[in-house]
Amino acid sequence: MLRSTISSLVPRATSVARHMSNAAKLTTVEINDVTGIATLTMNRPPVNGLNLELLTDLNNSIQEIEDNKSRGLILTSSNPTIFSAGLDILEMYKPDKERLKAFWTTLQDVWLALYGSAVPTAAAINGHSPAGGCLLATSCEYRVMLPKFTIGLNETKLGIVAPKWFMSSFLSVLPRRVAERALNQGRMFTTDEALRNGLIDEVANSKEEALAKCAEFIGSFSKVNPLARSLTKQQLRAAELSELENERAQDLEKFIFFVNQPAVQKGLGIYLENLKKKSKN
Ligand SMILES: CC/C=C\C/C=C\CCC/C=C/CC(=O)SCCNC(=O)CCNC(=O)[C@H](O)C(C)(C)COP(=O)(O)OP(=O)(O)OC[C@H]1O[C@@H](n2cnc3c(N)ncnc32)[C@H](O)[C@@H]1OP(=O)(O)O
Repeated sequence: MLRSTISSLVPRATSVARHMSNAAKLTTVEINDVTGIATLTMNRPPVNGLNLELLTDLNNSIQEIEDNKSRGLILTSSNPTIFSAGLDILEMYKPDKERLKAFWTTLQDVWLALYGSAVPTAAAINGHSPAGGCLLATSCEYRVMLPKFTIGLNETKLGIVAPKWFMSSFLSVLPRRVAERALNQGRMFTTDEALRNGLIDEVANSKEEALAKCAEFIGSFSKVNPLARSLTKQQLRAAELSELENERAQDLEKFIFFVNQPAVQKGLGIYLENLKKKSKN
């Protein structure tokens, strides 16, 4: 059933050992022969932490799906319990200056490509989805999540601030007062809470069911003119997209300044240490 499986082995050189996951591509794209829908899978063990390499592969895969004229894009994870742990905190903790710039710029690219994608998009959230994971999911048009996981923008819990465009994605899904309170609290929603509040659209009992529900959503546009649909979506999303496009340099500057504050570095260090302690217990 798969028209193509794009999963090339692209050797990569990087000078920073801690960021080297492996030499293979960190995303795969599978296009269903019958439906023409592309499934984009993140595959960066252990937790799909969004580092520069995973973001680069995500960006290239989204581009590829747009160029292939796929009928839709479903974003998911190869990890059975984690959709994405969000940004790889190691990219922000004691960062290398040039790499930090490339990291944030590529994250901006991914958001612009996914939130602004011309094709219908859906997320099959088959695991936990904090922060950057939630950003990816809320950039899609539809979300199906498996039970007993969590999703949300928890940045304030790390002592950091979600940028405006993270909030735009969140606000495109949640009512303003729910979004505002959740952002201020750094709230992580359980699957049930996410469904009740509209942060996700459906619950599925398995990844296969989630993928099928996402495909059904994408299929709901089969009788709609694709150009009319994509121009409608892009018009609705134009204000948020232009806001970042017009302020990319300032957004990058703000991020670099903020991340390099001693208090932020200290907070990230403590958060990482606690994560490591927890994983050893
Ligand atoms: C005005 C403002 C302008 C600009 C703003 C500037 C800057 C701020 C913007 C920054 C935005 C950030 C958004 C983010 O995405 S930050 C990341 C937030 N992510 C999290 O908080 C998730 C943390 N992780 C977890 O909660 C759990 O790991 C998880 C539920 C995902 C999985 O749990 P599980 O028990 O299955 O695994 P663990 O044992 O916890 O983890 C396994 C190993 O992975 C490491 N890990 C986990 N998450 C991360 C991460 N996000 N980054 C790096 N590393 C991570 C964890 O430490 C374990 O490592 P080892 O001990 O095995 O080495």
